Amino acid sequence: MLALGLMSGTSLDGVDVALVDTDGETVARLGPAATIAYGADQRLALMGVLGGTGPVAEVERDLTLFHARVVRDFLAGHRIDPASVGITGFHGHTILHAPHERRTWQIGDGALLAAEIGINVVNDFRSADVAAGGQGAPLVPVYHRALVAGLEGSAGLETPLAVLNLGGVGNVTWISDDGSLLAFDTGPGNALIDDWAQAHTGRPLDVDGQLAAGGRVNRDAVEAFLHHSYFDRHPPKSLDRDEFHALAWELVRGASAEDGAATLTAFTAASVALAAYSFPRPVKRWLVTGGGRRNPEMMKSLGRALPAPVEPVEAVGWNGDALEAQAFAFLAVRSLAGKVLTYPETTGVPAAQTGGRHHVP
Ligand SMILES: Nc1ncnc2c1ncn2[C@@H]1O[C@H](COP(=O)(O)OP(=O)(O)OP(=O)(O)O)[C@@H](O)[C@H]1O
Ligand SMILES: CC(=O)N[C@H]1[C@@H]2OC[C@@H](O2)[C@@H](O)[C@@H]1O[C@H](C)C(=O)O
Repeated sequence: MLALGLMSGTSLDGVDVALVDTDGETVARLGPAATIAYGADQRLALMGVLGGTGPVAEVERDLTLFHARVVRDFLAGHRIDPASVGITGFHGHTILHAPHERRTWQIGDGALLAAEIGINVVNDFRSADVAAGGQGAPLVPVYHRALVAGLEGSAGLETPLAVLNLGGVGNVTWISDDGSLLAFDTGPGNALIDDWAQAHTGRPLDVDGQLAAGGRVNRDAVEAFLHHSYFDRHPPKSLDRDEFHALAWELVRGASAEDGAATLTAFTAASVALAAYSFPRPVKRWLVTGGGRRNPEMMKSLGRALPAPVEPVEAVGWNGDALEAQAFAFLAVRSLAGKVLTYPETTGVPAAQTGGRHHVP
């Protein structure tokens, strides 16, 4: 089935869209993909409802209509007939994630999107898992496993390996030889660096790690950062975007823009290194996806912190900008078929669980 995936990630940079041909088990073919950036106003509007307060309904409607425009433009641009697309996986935008209170909230109106684009939609991928006692995240591991097993007709990759996603938050999937998984959020991804860069340079990211490259890492601050209680918890575990902000700002207070960026980058790498201690067996390689792989200082910092080779996912032919959108296309097909989305080893849910809500136009 041809499936479209849509992801609005925690870094608030825009909407990722991707087309995948899949039966929900293996990937037959990967189609085109794109990222449509949010304007500054959209970003501010989304930030204004993080936590689940403010004009949520209005922002949800705007977000949904924006996704509808993204889909229409994407399909038209690639001359794809909407009638040939079987399903759209619509993640929406996480505005609140508190699984310990059995709450997770992704805004995005599935019925409205289906009506606007004339294609069946699956959304609300996380609620069923959280209601059943899981973390509701990460969800992408089953897709990572399908990719590691290989595109249809190609050989798989040598395991165990780790796929590390560095978006707003960091999350890792450990995949063993027999396809078993362990997945969890590692700690911060780029969100701390983004917010620091915004405050110090007026740009919402440390472009190519330029700030961090000119700074010095405060090792005592890194040590102190790792005392956050999140790192004592055993996986599976998951994070809200701003979990580390209070502690991180305390630790870099007074630092220069450069030293702060270098130290925040080191926080991310050090928390990934700590994550590796939870793996059942050491990995042969690390494949890095998400925007963090574009930051050379981050990749260097990871290379120093980890004992196995660290490479962007492009090293094995994947597209690190499209991977999450592809995953929600894959998950939508799985949801339609009532297949498992989450396991005790990926979200801590007591038993393997399907999920998603279906909408017809
Ligand atoms: N050239 C670059 N230099 C430095 N950082 C970059 C660069 N390109 C992207 N990034 C970082 O990547 C982030 C976007 O990553 P990505 O699109 O993977 O996040 P996301 O999908 O929104 O988040 P999540 O996976 O947490 O939901 C940006 O906010 C920025 O921090
Ligand atoms: C609640 C939520 O939206 N979590 C996101 C976030 O961004 C990265 C990390 O934290 C991951 O747990 C998850 O996204 C990916 C797509 C996932 O579920 O696999």
